[in-house]
Amino acid sequence: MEPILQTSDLTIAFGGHIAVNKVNFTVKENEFKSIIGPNGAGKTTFFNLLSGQLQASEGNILFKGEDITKLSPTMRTRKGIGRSFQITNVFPNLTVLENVRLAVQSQAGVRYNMLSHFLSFRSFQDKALEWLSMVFLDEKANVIAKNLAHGEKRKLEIAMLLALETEILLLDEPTAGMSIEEVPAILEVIKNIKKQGNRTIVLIEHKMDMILDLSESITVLFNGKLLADGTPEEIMNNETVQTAYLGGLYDESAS
Ligand SMILES: Nc1ncnc2c1ncn2[C@@H]1O[C@H](COP(=O)(O)OP(=O)(O)OP(=O)(O)O)[C@@H](O)[C@H]1O
Repeated sequence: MEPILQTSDLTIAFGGHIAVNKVNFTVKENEFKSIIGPNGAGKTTFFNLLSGQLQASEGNILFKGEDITKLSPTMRTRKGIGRSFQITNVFPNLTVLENVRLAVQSQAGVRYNMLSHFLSFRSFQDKALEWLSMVFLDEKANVIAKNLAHGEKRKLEIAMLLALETEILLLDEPTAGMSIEEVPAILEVIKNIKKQGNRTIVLIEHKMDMILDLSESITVLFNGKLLADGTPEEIMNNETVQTAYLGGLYDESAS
């Protein structure tokens, strides 16, 4: 089966520093794949290249066989690549439900309009509630967004990302900045999305227990290069990975 997303020799240099270096990466449709690597390995830069926030110096990106290397971030989202925490725009003074409803309307290509038909408004609202229940935030639907706890805001951002209905979800450290108590709730949300079985998910995370719990495959980046790619078991038993990353250099403080 052809991969849904594929990079060939993907490279970006900042001045003399090559942050992503000839990376050949593939992910299959509906696969759950994680990207790991020590701080500064190039993970976020790699996501920025996939989502179009950064333009590659060399190499290319294929989405369903189509070369998207030169497309803008908006065009990539329209094609089906959704990136967490960069495309979302939470309005702090609107309710949780209103925020997700706006994302649903934006996906449907409809701007907010006082005259919009009541029935379509209702259907947007219902769809928004569905996304909220998928992230277990339906009980907070009427809370003003700025009053949510940090972990709940992350759930709201994920609901807004889901509302864009992209086939691929790029999740960049969804647990970053969370308290230990908030992490299991986000893990449940991601498991719930995975359970639906209709999205390809690529996750950057430092928390190895979470990676091992969720991933079908893992890509390891190190110094901008792809060090290894395989099943969680293969990665855990890979000597190069152990030496370079899991053994000594892994930043335990981030886990
Ligand atoms: N806009 C930029 N200009 C210059 N250097 C950059 C830029 N963005 C990233 N870098 C450098 O590229 C390298 C990779 O950074 P990146 O943030 O992608 O790593 P990461 O694997 O996501 O790290 P972390 O786990 O800490 O988030 C780092 O050395 C970083 O300093």
